[in-house]
Amino acid sequence: MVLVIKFSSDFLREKRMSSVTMSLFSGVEQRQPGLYSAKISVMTPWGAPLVWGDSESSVWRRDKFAHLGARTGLAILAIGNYNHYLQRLLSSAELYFLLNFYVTYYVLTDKPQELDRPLKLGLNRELRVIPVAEMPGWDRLGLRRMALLATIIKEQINLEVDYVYCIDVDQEFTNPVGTEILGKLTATLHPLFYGKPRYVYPYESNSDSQAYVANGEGDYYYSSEFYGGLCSKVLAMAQTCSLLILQDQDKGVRAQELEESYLNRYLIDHRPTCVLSPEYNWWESPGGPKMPTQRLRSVGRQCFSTGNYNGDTNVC
Ligand SMILES: CC(=O)N[C@H]1[C@@H](OP(=O)(O)OP(=O)(O)OC[C@H]2O[C@@H](n3ccc(=O)[nH]c3=O)[C@H](O)[C@@H]2O)O[C@H](CO)[C@H](O)[C@@H]1O
Ligand SMILES: [Mn+2]
Repeated sequence: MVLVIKFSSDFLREKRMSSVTMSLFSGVEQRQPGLYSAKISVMTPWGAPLVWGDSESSVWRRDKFAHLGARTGLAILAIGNYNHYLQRLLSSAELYFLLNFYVTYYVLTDKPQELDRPLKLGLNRELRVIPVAEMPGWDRLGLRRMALLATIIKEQINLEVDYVYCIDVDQEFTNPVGTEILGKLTATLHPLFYGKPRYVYPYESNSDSQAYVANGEGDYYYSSEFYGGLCSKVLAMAQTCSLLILQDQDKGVRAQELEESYLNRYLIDHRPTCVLSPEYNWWESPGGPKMPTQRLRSVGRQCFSTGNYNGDTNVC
């Protein structure tokens, strides 16, 4: 079902956004989640919220956003046989993602005719299928997604919603994800490097690459599976990262972790205003942390880490 939503005027939108983006967090707060005895930080060193969905500050942030009616887009790339992941992601989002808010799913796919029959979506939720001419392969698309994202935000998403989040299609929501994730620029901590010393982060080490990170730079290592924010901020990030990727390609250089390397470089230069804990990007793996609540599970990385993946995504 496709719903058509009437949006408020630009004036109201501007007005609303200025209140949405005010600082919603004050004071350093620590909490003690049920499973842990150690205290967990809920603020980054630069004062941005570090989000645990059940923390008091998240409850407070959700209350603050409750009446603002933010509209959010979820940008999903589903090329080649990765389109088989789509239904699982969308049905889990209908159960858990920003319930009672306006949500538009933007599915960029090379095979619009071959997608599963559209789900019956909840009230105020829409699906837009956008045909794109792209070749499959995570290594190839890891260098293309930022450019595709920039184009679609500029041409369409920016006109229709306030916030946009880019999500890997090989994931599923497993618990509620609400407006606590909203921020001007939101990034998610990579679970395998959470709580680890900086020197183990896989920042780009080739100084010829535009993604290069020198010793001593960087706060956290972020995941490329879920990030977002205000359309204007995500557009600026996607444009910058796609330019850095093109500059590297021109020199025949390729950062080791593809999109994730450029994302991390950008987020060192432009610190996120909202940092999601690994509750929002997790999978079970020998080296992974135990999360008190898991909200967004990476089916693909899970499959890879358990050794089931041998190049065939259909097994995941
Ligand atoms: C399956 C796989 O090897 N994953 C590797 C990839 O995980 P990633 O999670 O970074 O890659 P991924 O395979 O999930 O691809 C990223 C996203 O691109 C889209 N997409 C990708 C390929 C494709 O043919 N069609 C398509 O639509 C899709 O939305 C997917 O979720 O990189 C990581 C390092 O950064 C690790 O090395 C992971 O093991
Ligand atoms: Mn993935």
